[in-house]
Amino acid sequence: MANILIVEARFYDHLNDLLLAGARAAIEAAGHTHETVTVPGALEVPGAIALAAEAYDAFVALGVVIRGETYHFEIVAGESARGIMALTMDGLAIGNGILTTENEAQALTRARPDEKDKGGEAAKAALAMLALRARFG
Ligand SMILES: Nc1c(NC[C@H](O)[C@H](O)[C@H](O)CO)[nH]c(=O)[nH]c1=O
Ligand SMILES: CC(=O)[C@@H](O)COP(=O)(O)O
Repeated sequence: MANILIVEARFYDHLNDLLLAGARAAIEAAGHTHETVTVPGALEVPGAIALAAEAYDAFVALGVVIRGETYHFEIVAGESARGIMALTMDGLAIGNGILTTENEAQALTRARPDEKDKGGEAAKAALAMLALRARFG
C-alpha cells in the first residue's frame, strides 16, 4: 500500500473540489492511502512537492489555471508544468492534474468526475509511475 500526497492549488474552490473528489476516489479504488495539502496557486505546487519529496511514495498535482487578460497565464501554466516535469525527471512519481483552460466551462467539464475526470486521471498516472519505479528504480 502506498501513501500518496495530493498537492492542490486552491484557486477556484468549486473546481478544486471536483478534481479532489476524482483523485481521492481513484487512489482509494486502487487500495492506497492519501493526504492532501493546499497551496495558494499552481506556481507553488512544484515547490510543495519538492519539500515533501522524502515523505510520500507519489504525488498528485491538482489545480486550475484559466486564461486571463495578460501574459500571466503563460507563466503560471508553463512554469508549474515545467517545475513538475523537472521533479519527474529527478525520479519522483507525479501525476499532473493542473488544468490550463481558456474558460471556466472547459475547466468544469475536465474536473467533473463523471465527465473527463482529470483528477482521477492524474492520480492513476501517479500510481502508474510508482509501479514503474518499483520495477526499474
Ligand atoms: N492565475 C492563477 C494563479 N495564479 C497565482 C499563482 O499560481 C501564484 O500563487 C502567485 O503568483 C503567487 O506566487 N494560480 C492558479 O492556480 N490558477 C490561476 O488561474
Ligand atoms: C492565470 C491568469 O491568466 C489569470 O488568472 C490572471 O489574469 P489576468 O491576466 O487577467 O491578470
